Amino acid sequence: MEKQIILDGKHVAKEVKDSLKHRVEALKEQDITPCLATILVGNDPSSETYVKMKGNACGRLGIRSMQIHLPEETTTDQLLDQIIALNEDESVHGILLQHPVPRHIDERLAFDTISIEKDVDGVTTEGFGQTAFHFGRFPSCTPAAIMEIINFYNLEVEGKHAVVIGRSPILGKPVSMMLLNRNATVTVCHSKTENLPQIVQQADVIVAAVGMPKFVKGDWVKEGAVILDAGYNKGNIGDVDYDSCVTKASAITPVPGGVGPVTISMLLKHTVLSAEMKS
Ligand SMILES: Nc1nc2c(c(=O)[nH]1)N[C@@H](CN(C=O)c1ccc(C(=O)N[C@@H](CCC(=O)O)C(=O)O)cc1)CN2
Repeated sequence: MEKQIILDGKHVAKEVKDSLKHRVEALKEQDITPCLATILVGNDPSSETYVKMKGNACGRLGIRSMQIHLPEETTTDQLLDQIIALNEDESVHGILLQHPVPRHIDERLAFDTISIEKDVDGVTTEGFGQTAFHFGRFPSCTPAAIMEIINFYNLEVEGKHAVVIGRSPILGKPVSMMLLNRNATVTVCHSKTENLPQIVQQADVIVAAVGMPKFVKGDWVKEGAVILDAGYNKGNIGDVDYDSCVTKASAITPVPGGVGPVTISMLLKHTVLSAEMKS
């Protein structure tokens, strides 16, 4: 195998954030402060951490963050009212509803209530459709992060067999569409897939988005494959068994320090773009 690359998400995220600095300044010269509103429902500790990380990242770049924390017992209607108020608030350029919401809430309806112009997190059905048809402005942030890493490191995807493990609406499905739009041959695997290890063994590019710690094992991986681990399991453990996979891969994202930091930088990038589109 030629030289192996550990794909450094912190470095990619820094490059993205650095490229946004002058754009935020230019907006401020026009008296526009980009603003991201985040909504967190309930008290899931990991979600609290992620929302805090997003708020801090906004602050460091001069983006205003409006953090709304609703109680666990919030109803779907109450959440929709909050989203509608943010849709109507001219000072807000992006709205992020942290996933997952408590089980009694209709999350899909809540996501789809976010106006398309402010869907900087790429969670609406319309946003997904735009991504699938390759003209969306704001693809879902983790898939956007994966593509950013692929672009940054010039990893080849055209004509390659990409195996995506997971089919969630904000990760597996959109990243599959984005890889397809880059002319990869895409196989989407999920919990009912038979012979999963044999399918993964055929992959030139593996995207792990299954939500199970250390799910992908080294003996499933073809020599020289590119591995992008989008897992964010408790204890900062990815979906890939890094130690057994690193010896096989030509390029691999670690967890922490891989896809996660780039995800947040993509959210900032989309928020700045949304503000620019209104200026
Ligand atoms: N509405 C959304 N909800 C969720 C999304 C999303 O994109 N939109 N993604 C995930 C979690 N997530 C952001 O919300 C997220 C998870 C992890 C990281 C990250 O940078 N992790 C670090 C390690 C964490 C740490 O330092 O404490 C890393 O991998 O290096 C960013 C974003 C679920 N919900």
